[in-house]
This record gives sequence, structure tokens and C-alpha cells, in this order.
Amino acid sequence: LEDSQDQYLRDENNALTALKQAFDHPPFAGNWSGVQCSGNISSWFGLQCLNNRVVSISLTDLGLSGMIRDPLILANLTELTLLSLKNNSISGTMMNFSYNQKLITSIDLSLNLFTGPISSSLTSLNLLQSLHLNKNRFNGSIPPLNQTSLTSFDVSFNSLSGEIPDTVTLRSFGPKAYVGNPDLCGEPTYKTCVVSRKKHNKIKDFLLKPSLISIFIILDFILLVFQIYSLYLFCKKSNKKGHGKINAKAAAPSGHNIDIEQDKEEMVITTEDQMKVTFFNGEGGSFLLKDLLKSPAEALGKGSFGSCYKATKETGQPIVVKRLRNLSPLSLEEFSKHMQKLAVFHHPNLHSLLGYHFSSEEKLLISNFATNGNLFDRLHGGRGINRTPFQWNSRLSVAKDVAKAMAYLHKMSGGMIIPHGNLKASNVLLDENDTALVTDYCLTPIVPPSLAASFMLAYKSPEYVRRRKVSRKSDVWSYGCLLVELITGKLPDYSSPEGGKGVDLGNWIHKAVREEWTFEVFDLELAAQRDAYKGMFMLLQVALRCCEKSPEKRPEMEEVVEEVEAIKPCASDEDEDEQESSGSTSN
Ligand SMILES: Nc1ncnc2c1ncn2[C@@H]1O[C@H](COP(=O)(O)OP(=O)(O)OP(=O)(O)O)[C@@H](O)[C@H]1O
Repeated sequence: LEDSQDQYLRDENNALTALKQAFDHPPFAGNWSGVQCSGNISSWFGLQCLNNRVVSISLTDLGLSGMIRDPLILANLTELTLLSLKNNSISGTMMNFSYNQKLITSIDLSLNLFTGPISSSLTSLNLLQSLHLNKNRFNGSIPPLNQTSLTSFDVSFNSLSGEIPDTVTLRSFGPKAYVGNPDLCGEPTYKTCVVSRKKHNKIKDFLLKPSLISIFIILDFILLVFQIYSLYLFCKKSNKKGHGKINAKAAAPSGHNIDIEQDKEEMVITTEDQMKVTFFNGEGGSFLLKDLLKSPAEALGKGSFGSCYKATKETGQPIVVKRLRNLSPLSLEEFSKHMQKLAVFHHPNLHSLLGYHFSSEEKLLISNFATNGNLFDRLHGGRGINRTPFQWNSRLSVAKDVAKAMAYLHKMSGGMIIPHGNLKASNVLLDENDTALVTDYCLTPIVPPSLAASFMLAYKSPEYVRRRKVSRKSDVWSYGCLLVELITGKLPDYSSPEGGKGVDLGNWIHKAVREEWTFEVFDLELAAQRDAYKGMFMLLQVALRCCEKSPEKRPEMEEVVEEVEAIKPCASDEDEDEQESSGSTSN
């Protein structure tokens, strides 16, 4: 008996090791070592054991990003009753569950990047109670699941197609379980298969008629000319608005260049009169979206997740409305829950949310308008033309403010894998006193993992580039890059047009150290402030630690705060400040 027990332990250990390897050194890798089960106890993260056998694997919300290549990877885990890999970025095809006949409680692979068909082995799991495969990229048809035990089921938002098998079980779930699969048809979706197929063929025939093809080419050309003209008008407008500063978007990566004015008009057209804005301070009921849109909204710029507009409340208070796009398909409840989570974050260096709006057409975030724009424009804008110098003490103060905000976020954001996830200079706003306010934080949970990984993380860490792996330490890397940008004035590569002068800041700093840096690495604008050199070198040392290639070697944000706070402002700035105090910008 002991021999067979040992064999089980070995087999299950092999299966778990393969799983660990598939996930490319996940955060728990160090923890998954030794013997996985000791009786009913397991010290392995996310594992539960019963009589030395693994009965449950729950690895949710961990930012895992590997690929499962072997469909029989779990075959040795024959006592498994529950499997949850929910909300990671795992790719590959679905496992074959033929050998996991005890899988009775739940299989949850939702919110990942799985591709290929749904495994027909699921039909053999006669006691399975819950199956969640939503928000992946599964394609093909749904297998004829008909186990009476199945009471919770969701395959929404995949690329499934064809007719939903006409089984009692599959018919018992409402359309919500199937939504977001445009090519799926059958009773539960209210979409009759025959009609949709006919329609599809009609469209195909229509598109293939030769005379129409030429009409489409001409229409395409007209559209292109129109788009170029709109872009020209938009650029002209942004230049006028910028007063010598460049707009962050002017130097932003391509792909986000949808006409923002057109975007605004769409928003007005699709808006119902009575759409409510929920304000966290309780003003909610009195303020409707139509009031918000009455004031001519000024476009501020377009980012990865939507456009920002400046509007004015009835009280005269300027506010910013961020129109979100590319979100995960969320219910009002899910969205509100996340917003309420963010509403409790209050820190002097965090840009607080005032409220939000959610409807099927629009998802908006409302916040205060930050008078002095963003750090990107302050650093890189208007170089050479009528620019108020951005002096050392102001830069140091921004570095301190941002470190404090990030440490606070890391402390408050509980289980979030990457508490900010999108730290970059344009997401550091400046108020009327040039106090830095970190914004656009904690959006990762409401965007699809695939987009979160590619749009967010402006300064991409080595582990992201190699394995698309992110963690809280990615935020630390981003902070290090922000420091390098602040000290050197170099334009980061993510914001520079292709072929431009952008620098991969996190890697550049290591090269600079190898080549024994001198004061020449500092921004020319700081060159005259010799008494600040010591502080600049100290801050570069902090940046260097934050940009350690190995995430484990990077410091925690709390340590970073201590190190940055220890750097004293210099005296030369104060004289300049006095000279400038008659000017509009305080440094
Ligand atoms: N509350 C605010 N006050 C003043 N300007 C703002 C405010 N919020 C956003 N902006 C500005 O509006 C512009 C667009 O912001 P948005 O957040 O949409 O894009 P981004 O920060 O450049 O990119 P991303 O979407 O990746 O964060 C930026 O120039 C930003 O600085």
C-alpha cells in the first residue's frame, strides 16, 4: 500500500511540476517545491489535499502567462475535484479531462487566452457541477454536454460557432451564458441558425459582386482622404491648444489615432437624456450625463482605453470625463464593485475619482481637472521655445510624490497582481502647486488580460518582454524608468514615433553604468545646477535598483520611498524659484 501511495505522490508531483513549468516560473514557483501533500495538508500555494492526494488546484488572479502544450498535463491528478485558473493570461488549448473523472465541483478557466475547441472530454464528467470558460478565445462548436449535475455554466465571450447542441442541460442556461459569440446560434441565444446562415450567405454574395467591389474601393479611397483631412484638422487644433507644450498624444505610439472629436460626437449622439453619474460624495442623483455634456467638452487627449474631455459642472467646477473603451464585458455590478473599491483610495498624491457612469453604451470615469497638465508635457513639452525650466527640486519633489502614491497603492490594493499597471509620465498629473497626482491606476481588473498586457505597462520590463509576465514588481520597474526620464529628460521609446529618438530607459540605465556615467547623462536643463549633482546621482542609484533585470531583486515601493525621501533638495533652485515667483508656474 505504501508503495502505491508513493507512486501516486510521485505521479502527481510530476504533473504539478509540468504545470509549474508551463507557467514559466510563476510567482509561486519557489513555493511549489518539496512534497505537495502531507496527509490532508499542503504547503503548496493554491493546493488542497486529502489523504495525500491533490483534490483541488486554485490559481486565480495570479497573472500567470504560460502556455499549456500537453492536453494530458493533468492526467495523473485523478482525484482532482476542482480546478480554477481564472483570470490569468494562460494560453494553449484546453486540457483533456478524460482521466479526471472525479472533477465534480468546478472547472473554471475563465478570463484567459485559451484557444482551440472546447474539449469533448467534458461530456464524460458525469458529476460536474460548474463549468466556466467565458472570456477566452475558444472556437468551434460546443460539445453536447448533458449532465444533469451541471447547474452553473458560462461560455460567453469566446469565438464559438455553430448550433448549440439541443440537450436539456444546455437549453437550461439563459442567453447570458452564450453571449459574445457572434457565430453561435440555437434556442438559448434566440438566434435561429437557418436564418443567420442565409443572412451570412447573402452578405457573402453581395460582397462578391464585381461591380460592387469597385464601388467599395472608391468609397474606401474617399474615406481615407476624409480621415487624412480630419487628422490634419485635429493636429492643427492640438498645436493651437498646446501653447508651446507638446501633447502627450502627439508623441504617442501609433494605433490610438482615432479622431477624438468624432469620438466626442459619437458620445453625445448615443447618450440618453437621463443617464446618471454616480458621484462618490453623494451628489449622484442631482447630476445627469446630459448636464455634463451640455458644457462644451474640450478634448484633452486619447489614451489606450479611451478619450479624456474637460467639462464644467453647473457649479463651475472643471472636471474631466474619461470615456472608457476596450473594457472586459462587465456587468453593472462588477463595474460598480470595482469603482467602489477605487473610491476608498485617498492619498495626497493619488488623483481621486469623483464618480462614474455605466450604461450599455458608455462607461465613463469622472475626476477633477488637474490644472498643470501632466508630467510628460512638463518634461518634454516646448523644448527650446518659451519654456519654463523644470528644475531639480521640482523634479525631486515629483519623484517623492509618485513614490509615496505607489507605495500607498501597493499597500491598499490587496491581492491585485499589478496595483497600478500603467505608470508613465502622462499618468502623473500636476495640480496648481505642481504636486504630482498619480492617475489611471488599478484598471487591470476591468480590461481583458490580453489588452492589459499590451496596452498597459508603457515601460516594459524584461520579464514582460521575454515571457509576457507581469507582477507588482513591474510597477517598481516602471517607477525606475520614470525616474530615468525625470533625470535625463530622454524621451521613452513607447512614446516616440517609430524610427524616432525614444530610448528603452530601463535598459539604457544599465548601459550607462557600464560605460561609467558622468554628469553628462543629466538633462541639459539641469546642467547648471552643480550643487544638485549629488542628489541626481543618488536618484539614479534608486532608479538602477528599481530597474534590476530580475524582479526579485527590485526593492518594494516602501523601501523606495525611504531612499528617495533621504535625498535633500539643493540650494541653487531656491534662488531661481524666487526669481520665478512672479511667473505663473511655481517650481
Ligand atoms: N484629470 C485630468 N486633468 C487634466 N488632464 C488630464 C486628466 N486626466 C487625463 N488628462 C490628460 O488627458 C490626456 C489623455 O489621457 P488618457 O488617460 O486618456 O491617456 P494617457 O494617459 O495618455 O494614456 P493611457 O490611456 O494609456 O493612460 C492626457 O494628456 C492626460 O494627461
